[in-house]
Amino acid sequence: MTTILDGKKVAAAVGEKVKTALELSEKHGIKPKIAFVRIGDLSDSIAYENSAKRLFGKFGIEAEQHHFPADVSLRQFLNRFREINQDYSVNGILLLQPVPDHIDMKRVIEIMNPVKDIDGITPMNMGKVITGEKDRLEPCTPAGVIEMLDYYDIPLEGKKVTIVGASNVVGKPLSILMMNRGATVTVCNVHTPDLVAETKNSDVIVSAAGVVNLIREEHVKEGAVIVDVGINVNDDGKIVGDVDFEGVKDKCSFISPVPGGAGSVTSSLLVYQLMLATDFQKEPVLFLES
Ligand SMILES: NC(=O)C1=CN([C@@H]2O[C@H](COP(=O)(O)OP(=O)(O)OC[C@H]3O[C@@H](n4cnc5c(N)ncnc54)[C@H](OP(=O)(O)O)[C@@H]3O)[C@@H](O)[C@H]2O)C=CC1
Ligand SMILES: Nc1nc(=O)c2c([nH]1)NC[C@@H]1CN(c3ccc(C(=O)N[C@@H](CCC(=O)O)C(=O)O)cc3)C=[N+]21
Repeated sequence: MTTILDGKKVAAAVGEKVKTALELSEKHGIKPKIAFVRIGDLSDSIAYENSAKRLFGKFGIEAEQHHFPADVSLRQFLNRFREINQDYSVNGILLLQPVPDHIDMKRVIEIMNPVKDIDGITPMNMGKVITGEKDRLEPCTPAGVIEMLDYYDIPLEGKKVTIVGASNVVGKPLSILMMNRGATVTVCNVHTPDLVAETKNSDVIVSAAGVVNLIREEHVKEGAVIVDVGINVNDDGKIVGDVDFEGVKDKCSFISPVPGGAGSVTSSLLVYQLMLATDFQKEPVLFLES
């Protein structure tokens, strides 16, 4: 029997935590606010911004949107980004990635206040992910994968995990989060000579490569857990993941679909991380339980 990992259910559970946090913050007269910052018009970024904005709206949380043309000068952008950072009313910032090549992320990250960094991209938060410190903001997509595995009581300790994809946004931070849970982790990239050899003996496979049909029946061990993070558009114009869902689903014990899987959890965690960020900023008024 294969269990489908239902991202909507996991997102709803995160939503309950958000509601509790919102009630507590309201008691203290605190109204959190997020700022979306987007340069250019990449369809991936627009899709994420729109779905996340809708979700913030559902919780009655205020959202500001700052859009810049793809050819905005670095200096102009940094000046405005600095102002958004310093705006006392903004508790969390989501910078949609990737940014155009001429926007030097190093300079942007230098400006970003780590306690407003609700997608965990600053060195301070990344460092805390590595050392396992609790007072941190995590990248939402990898955190969502962990949230999903926890929701379904899927253990990581002692498991062999293969992550396909090694980006700063998904693969790399996820590998650390999983190592911190006692997993033995392999991270693959385009140079991996034999992907099947890596995935075939894995208890858990996470694919975050952005390649349609990358993970097929021959990649999967009987009874494996598969989390598909990929969001791609196939030849028929449909949204699909990296995994040949129909081809592998009977072989694994748990599998997340696309849509309705990992992607749904990402935006709900973004809202939760805004609550955490707001809480960190309002110390000593700690309104979230630890
Ligand atoms: N569910 C969600 O909430 C989110 C989903 N996504 C989706 O996840 C996917 C990955 O996103 P992102 O990490 O930003 O993408 P990137 O393009 O930044 O990274 C892709 C990674 O996959 C590796 N890769 C690509 N092709 C192969 C291959 N054939 N075999 C092995 N490794 C491969 C690349 O290797 P190399 O390093 O060598 O180039 C790279 O490390 C995309 O589909 C994206 O849309 C992204 C963010 C959030
Ligand atoms: N700093 C940054 N962090 C990101 O995490 C990030 C980013 N930039 N840039 C763009 C990519 C792409 N991405 C998506 C996530 C969810 C949906 C999505 O459609 N989510 C649906 C559900 C989809 C599903 O059901 O699988 C929802 O939230 O309702 C789309 C795209 C995040 N990204």
